[in-house]
Amino acid sequence: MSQAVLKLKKVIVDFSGFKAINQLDFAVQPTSVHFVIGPNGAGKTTLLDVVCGKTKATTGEIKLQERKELSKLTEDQIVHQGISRKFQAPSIFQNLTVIDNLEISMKQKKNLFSMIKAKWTNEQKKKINEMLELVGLKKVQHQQAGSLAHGQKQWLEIAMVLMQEPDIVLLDEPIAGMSKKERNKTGELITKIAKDRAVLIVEHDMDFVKEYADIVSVMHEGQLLFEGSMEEVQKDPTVREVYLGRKVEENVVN
Ligand SMILES: Nc1ncnc2c1ncn2[C@@H]1O[C@H](COP(=O)(O)OP(=O)(O)OP(=O)(O)O)[C@@H](O)[C@H]1O
Repeated sequence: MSQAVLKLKKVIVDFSGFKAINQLDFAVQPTSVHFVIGPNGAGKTTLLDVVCGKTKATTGEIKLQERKELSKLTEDQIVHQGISRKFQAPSIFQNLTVIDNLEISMKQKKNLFSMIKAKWTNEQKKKINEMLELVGLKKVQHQQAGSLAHGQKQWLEIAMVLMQEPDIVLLDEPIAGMSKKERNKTGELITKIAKDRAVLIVEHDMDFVKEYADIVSVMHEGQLLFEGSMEEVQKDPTVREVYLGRKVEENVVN
């Protein structure tokens, strides 16, 4: 296996005595579609929070490509190190066009005003164009972001995250509220994105996980219960035990 792009060592996140993440060792391989699943309250969101710096680790080590200890950095500094997160709720600029949204997400640009006023080099224009093609929003590039369909808003936001040129993209339930067609498109997009970088995804929809996962980590009580292919996950007796009787994700054992 190649060297991990992200490594957590003995990470604890303690909320006033309750360990949402408990001595977690966890690694993400480059160019992989890596899903994190687990019952409600398992610590999945807290894992993403601690990786992107939204929540600070109480103890432990978080390293990007063996070089940088991330646990002491701010959220902005972590983005600059190469980890970008798309939250479940869209945070696009509704009143700006699709292309304006991408322009202001371009790496290294500072404030909103200078970004809108900026003259883009041919290389930057090419990058924006490629991004529009990748996420399938070329035809609506001049449309106001607020007028897009739900799926298109999510893809725009994924594109905005990619404009930061991250080594790892963190996605929080990316297909929530999507139609079947939009879900398929999102799955294909994730597969394409993972050709150049790792994509770490918290997801409850087991059919989606089954279809697109390279690797699946099962979390339980702040720890890693099992890791492997979705097939291995479904066969594992400890995973079956944890999920048994839990309604939301009961299809993991089917
Ligand atoms: N800021 C906080 N303060 C106290 N407890 C918290 C905080 N954030 C999360 N928790 C607790 O930590 C545990 C893990 O929460 P987390 O949101 O990471 O779980 P999850 O696996 O993402 O669950 P779900 O699938 O329901 O979203 C839960 O018991 C939650 O109540």
